Amino acid sequence: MIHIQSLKFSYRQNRPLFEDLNLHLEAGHIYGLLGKNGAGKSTLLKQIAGLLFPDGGTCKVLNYTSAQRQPALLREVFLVPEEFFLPKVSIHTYVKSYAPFYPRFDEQAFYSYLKEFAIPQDQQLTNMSYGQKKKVIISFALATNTKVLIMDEPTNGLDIPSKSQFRKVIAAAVTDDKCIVISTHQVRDLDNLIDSIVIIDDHKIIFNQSVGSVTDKLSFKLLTQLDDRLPVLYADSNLRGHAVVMKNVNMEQSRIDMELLFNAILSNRQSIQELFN
Ligand SMILES: Nc1ncnc2c1ncn2[C@@H]1O[C@H](COP(=O)(O)OP(=O)(O)OP(=O)(O)O)[C@@H](O)[C@H]1O
Repeated sequence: MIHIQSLKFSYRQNRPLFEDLNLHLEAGHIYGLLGKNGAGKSTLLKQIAGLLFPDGGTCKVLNYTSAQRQPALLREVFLVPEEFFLPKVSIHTYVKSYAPFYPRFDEQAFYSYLKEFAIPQDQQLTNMSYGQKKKVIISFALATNTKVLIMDEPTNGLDIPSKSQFRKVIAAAVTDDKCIVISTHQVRDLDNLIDSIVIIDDHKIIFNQSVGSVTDKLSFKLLTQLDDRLPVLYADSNLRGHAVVMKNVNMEQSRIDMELLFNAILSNRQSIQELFN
């Protein structure tokens, strides 16, 4: 659904952000895009949405070159940006103005998402709090029914109950013909939601695996003592003990800890990548 090949991009001369970046994302999945500050997550999402153009290589979405911004593609892609502007209009006027760009927009679903998020429907958008505005955009994004839905830090600014509502509505929205990509630093907000993990670092994608394949190859444990005989790839030690990522030699089932996985890959990239090759 999204095929990025040998992507090169820089904002400034001689300061490449992406070099030979490759990424293939399929329909029917919810991808979590993780990376350090400044790794290029927002930039990559904007390349997919056709808001930034490659310096080299290709970025194809639904077989369209995203930089060409063809209407047939733009009506199938929705990006919820990290920072956004909403006009000084009512929710109703906003929907009447922007929904026509999306042929499968479901107005009934939009108002039911707002209800789920407890958003008052008769306010001017500019009079809402940041979190309320974010919920309006997320509701709108889901109601567009685009095949590609991209969200940049969607849970920033959401209160605690809204985060679980967010997980609920996104999980219900994914269908076999949709691809959802969510970037975040709040990995716990994506717990039980994403089914694949993509990590960007050092100008390229260094990891792209399903949660199932991660838990097949790796096990996540809390140990009271570290033991040299164990196939530990990364350990995070604190007062409670040692949270470790190990080779899953005994085919044990464990629950993925995305924060631990992320730190493990950044600090022991080669050994972990070899396990998945
Ligand atoms: N419009 C711009 N002009 C110049 N440089 C930019 C611009 N936007 C981003 N950058 C730079 O590109 C790099 C990647 O930025 P980007 O926002 O894509 O990273 P990110 O992974 O989303 O970061 P964060 O996790 O902090 O949101 C950063 O070094 C940033 O300073």
